[in-house]
Amino acid sequence: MSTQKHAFQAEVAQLLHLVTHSLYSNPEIFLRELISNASDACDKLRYEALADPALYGDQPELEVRIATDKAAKTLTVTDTGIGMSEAEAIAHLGTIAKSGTKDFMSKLSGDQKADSQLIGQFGVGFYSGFIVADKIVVESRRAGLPANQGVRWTSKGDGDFEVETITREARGTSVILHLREDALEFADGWRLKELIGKYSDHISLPIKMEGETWVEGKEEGQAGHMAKTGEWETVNQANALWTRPKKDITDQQFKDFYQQLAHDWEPPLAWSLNRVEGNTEYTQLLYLPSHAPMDLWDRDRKAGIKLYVRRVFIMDDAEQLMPRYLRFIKGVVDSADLPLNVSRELLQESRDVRAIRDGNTRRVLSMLEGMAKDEQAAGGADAAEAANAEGKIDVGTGDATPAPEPTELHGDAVTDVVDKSEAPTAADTAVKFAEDKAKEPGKYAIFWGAFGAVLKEGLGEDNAHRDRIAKLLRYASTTAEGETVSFADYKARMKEGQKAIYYITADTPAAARNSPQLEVFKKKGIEVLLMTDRVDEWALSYLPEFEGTPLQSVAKGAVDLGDLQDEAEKKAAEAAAESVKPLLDKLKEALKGEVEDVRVTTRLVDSPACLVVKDAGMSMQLARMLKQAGQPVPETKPVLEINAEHPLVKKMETLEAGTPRFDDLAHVLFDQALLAEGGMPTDPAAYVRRVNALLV
Ligand SMILES: Nc1ncnc2c1ncn2[C@@H]1O[C@H](COP(=O)(O)OP(=O)(O)OP(=O)(O)O)[C@@H](O)[C@H]1O
Repeated sequence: MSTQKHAFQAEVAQLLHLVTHSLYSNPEIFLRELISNASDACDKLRYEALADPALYGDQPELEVRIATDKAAKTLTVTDTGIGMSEAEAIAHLGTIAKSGTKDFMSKLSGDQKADSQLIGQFGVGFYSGFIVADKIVVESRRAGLPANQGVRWTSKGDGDFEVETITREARGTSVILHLREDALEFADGWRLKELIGKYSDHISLPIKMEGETWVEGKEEGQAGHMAKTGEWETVNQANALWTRPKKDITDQQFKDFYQQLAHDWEPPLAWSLNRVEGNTEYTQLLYLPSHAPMDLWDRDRKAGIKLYVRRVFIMDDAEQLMPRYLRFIKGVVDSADLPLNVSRELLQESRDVRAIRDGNTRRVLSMLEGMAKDEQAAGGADAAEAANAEGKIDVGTGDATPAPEPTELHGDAVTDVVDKSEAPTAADTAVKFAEDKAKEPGKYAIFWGAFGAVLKEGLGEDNAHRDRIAKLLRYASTTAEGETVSFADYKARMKEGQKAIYYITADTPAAARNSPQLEVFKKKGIEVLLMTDRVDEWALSYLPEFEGTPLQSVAKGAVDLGDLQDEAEKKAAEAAAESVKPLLDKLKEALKGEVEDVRVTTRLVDSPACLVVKDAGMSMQLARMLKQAGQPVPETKPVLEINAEHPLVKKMETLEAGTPRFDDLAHVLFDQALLAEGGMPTDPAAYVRRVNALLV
């Protein structure tokens, strides 16, 4: 029998090194990972066997067995799942298929604590076995292959692994860990049972261990010891978490399930478990993570929803079940109506799937509304929306501190929730939080910091829920630190006579705050929302108004402060505009080809000029961004607005058009306005030359 040696893919070798060096402070997670793989393997078999029942052969049982041998210092996790062929073992246990591995590696800082969290997020899976083992042997046979086509995979976790063909009667996989000297605790049955209870109670498969009893020492002086009874006992609850009555699930169990589902070391921020009845019946268990994953911005990132049909796992990443702008949500949907052989194509067309997706969307928005309302209440402000008790939602909350002893989650007031409404109504805006933990301030802020920019995409993607999404948005503003201002807050403190919600988009918070376009707003004490996410401008193009008040970019179109200006100011502005008219013509001539128009403005106080775009135009910031991304951008020219009161403008009025000095000043004025707005002069060298000519 020949043994072949294979080298690990470079990333695996690197990951292995990291795993063993960063995760040893939390070695026990390996068991969770191996059981999770075993459970996935059984799920896969169950799914494939829907089409080909013969795959079960003479072993219909799907289960996981955990055995230890203290003398041999081994721990073996065996499943009766799909198994692996030789080629699969080489591919799956020698390479990392996930995209983004390199990216992940580059994010590691060398700081052990931070790195171990990152690794946890990434999901080390199988390789975590090497935290406790100095050698791992995997024996496997794929369902449907004959016994003599089994495979043995062996590695010491250094640069390579060996593979040989074996005969294996049983379908499925055994992972045999040769425990390190410092990890022998994992050969202890009681310790393992404790860990299974902690991490894998909710796994829907039976996890079995050999029974043990105390045996008296046979010889004198020999203490009693544990001996195997030879019978296999199920040591976990072995029913899927979401199928249990909610009152029987502890906070801790909800969190543990999340951590396994999401491969996240941090507990979730909130969750919601509901059984939905009506035309479409399903159970949804949705989690809001407390931090953003690394690949949140990856366009190909999969949705985090696992689809089950009547407890049978169907597929991961069922993107049809959650809109893209809620892609950060993790969870499980278990449908009672979909056919077991549902394909991705079928999902796209299914009416039931659309109903589930809508139900999920509304549930998530309700969770967020509940958190936002709670935050507001904690801050002393009026609660945003009156809660409506119909169609209650339970939202449990996680916290970053070590979890307290498991407690009854929702008391006896709430049994399983039944949402009979399918229409998006306000009925489900009522959120009942789990005990007082949810009253901690800061949860919505944590959510917003991690996922706010993604939620904003919903303005463009989800017509039906646009108004609800708009209420959840938060921005920095000229009068508040941090991203805490909602449109409703803004409206509540609008000035008398103010007719619009003003905002500015810029590349950075500093550029937004210091933009010349804000000068008159600052002078008059008018609040302006500062928007610095890439998605802001695109998203806001779908939100022309908020509850009847138009949204107005301060960098688009002419400012019309309307009633915010008094008569004297209006008169002065008109007079200035009149007197500066000849200069406008001279500037238009000098900057022909660069500007669309030159006009006088009242928006400036300290700066001589600024650039704006026409009302319906794309902002210069967005145009720059699209250009950088290699997308075609229509050539639009900005409007140069000048401040008639500024000394530089007054000086230019006295210069003759067409002279080199006037020409230099005109271009410098334009280029400086461009710089202030975050752009770059098209000809930086010419700009420098002109400034120097003016300086001497
Ligand atoms: N018990 C098993 N039975 C069958 N295949 C397995 C088993 N354990 C691992 N594998 C295969 O090896 C692959 C790699 O496993 P690993 O745990 O490293 O990552 P993963 O399970 O794909 O990802 P993650 O752990 O992040 O969910 C799996 O995708 C699967 O194909």
